[in-house]
Amino acid sequence: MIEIDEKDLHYWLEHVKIYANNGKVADYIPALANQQPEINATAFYPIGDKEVACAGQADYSFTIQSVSKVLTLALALIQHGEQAVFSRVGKEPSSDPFYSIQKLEVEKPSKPLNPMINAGALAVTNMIRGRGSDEMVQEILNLVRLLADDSSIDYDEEVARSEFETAFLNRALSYFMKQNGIITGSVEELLDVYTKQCAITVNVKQLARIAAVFANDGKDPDTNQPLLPSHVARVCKTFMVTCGMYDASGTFAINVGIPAKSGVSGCIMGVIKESGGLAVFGPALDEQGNSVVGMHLLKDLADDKRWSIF
Ligand SMILES: NC(=O)CC[C@H](N)C(=O)O
Repeated sequence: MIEIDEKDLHYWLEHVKIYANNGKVADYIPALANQQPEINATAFYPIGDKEVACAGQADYSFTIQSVSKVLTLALALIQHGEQAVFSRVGKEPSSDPFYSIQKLEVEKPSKPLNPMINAGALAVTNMIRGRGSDEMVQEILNLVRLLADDSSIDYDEEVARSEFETAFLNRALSYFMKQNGIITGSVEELLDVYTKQCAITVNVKQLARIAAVFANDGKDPDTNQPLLPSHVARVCKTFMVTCGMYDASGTFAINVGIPAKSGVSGCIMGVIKESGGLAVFGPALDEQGNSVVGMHLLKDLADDKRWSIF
């Protein structure tokens, strides 16, 4: 059991916050370009009905962006099972940037390599049940609220709209996949759902609790009630290890050694098996699109706490 307390979080966050100067806030989604690079926060949600520990601006809300890819994957697996999901998306890392279109054309059969890159996540979102985009978004929100144990969680309309209006590459990926039968129905409707799932808003405490559910093999970290089937939690965690930090996943596995998922807003959720969930936020990003403050914090905590699973 790895213990992380508020003193640890304060100490390491203080130590690494200077690295924000080495990164750049994502600006390809116009609404994210306004984020302030000096904001940072972290939280650890322990398993076993104990208090959440936090440091920095822990009540500050941000959009989950690509962290949503893990949650829609969990939902699609619950709704359709592994066989159906993996007939439309692969299980292998890509080593290309998350937005890349390249492999879609060269890989045979032509399906996206994994659910953690944009193409794969779009294919997964396309499978979520619902009679229209509103119902699909509601299904996703219901799962996020359940895992975070907070029914007030919603998406940020401005961020969603801002991405929807500028998501030309995600549209291109979707149309390419529609041509190849991976995606069905309206691409505009798919983009509506996808941009809203990416714009779901949380703070580090809520995100750490979501990560803690995965750390507890799909069970509520406080009550031990099952919230996700354990095999679904296992599949999601495996993808977090192999592809969760995009084309930095190999380096991250060596340096930090836990399942984790990042989003371009600057958030990262990390899963510390049987101990709890860790979330970190700092909007300045490195070249691969991972939070610089987050990467440094996780690396230092990993060394200090010796939590690598390898
Ligand atoms: N890496 C990310 O967080 C990407 C999510 C973002 N909404 C996109 O599709 O570009």
